Amino acid sequence: MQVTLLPAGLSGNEFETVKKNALKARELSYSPYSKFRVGCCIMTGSRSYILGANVENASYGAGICAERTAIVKAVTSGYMKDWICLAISGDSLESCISPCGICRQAIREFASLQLPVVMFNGDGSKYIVKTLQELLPLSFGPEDLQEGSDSQ
Ligand SMILES: O=c1ccn([C@H]2C[C@H](O)[C@@H](CO)O2)c(=O)[nH]1
Ligand SMILES: [Zn+2]
Repeated sequence: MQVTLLPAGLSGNEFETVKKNALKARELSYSPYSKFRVGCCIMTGSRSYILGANVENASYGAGICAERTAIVKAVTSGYMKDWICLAISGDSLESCISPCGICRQAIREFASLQLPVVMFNGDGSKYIVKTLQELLPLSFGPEDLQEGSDSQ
């Protein structure tokens, strides 16, 4: 059997599953204030697909992004440090959504700098793939708290 690798180093089936779940996850969004739905899907080494969506609050600052919802779900479900890919989708058909700075740092805690982050438009017809390293250069992570560390 021939397995063709698509961007993000995934097989065709995996890429389609990640896309479907990132788009589907938007249905879980609670976003009455911004009316801006975002969905996230983390694919783990054991091929679990962890979904998250943005959850807002009447006290606006208490809202949480889709990415961090998925991250917290993954970590508290025992999936840490074995993420293969993280994908997000908004509703815009024109542009591919990109993770905010706080979420980039939150991903940094649990993922390799080589993690592919796939950013979809609203119907999955467009996407951009960047590594976490590209999205968050010269980053600060857990290793930097170790004395004498010199990793980047
Ligand atoms: O990458 C992003 C960008 C924004 N949002 C959410 C936060 C807020 O609920 C709404 C508008 O910013 O979208 C995400 O979940 N992920
Ligand atoms: Zn965010």
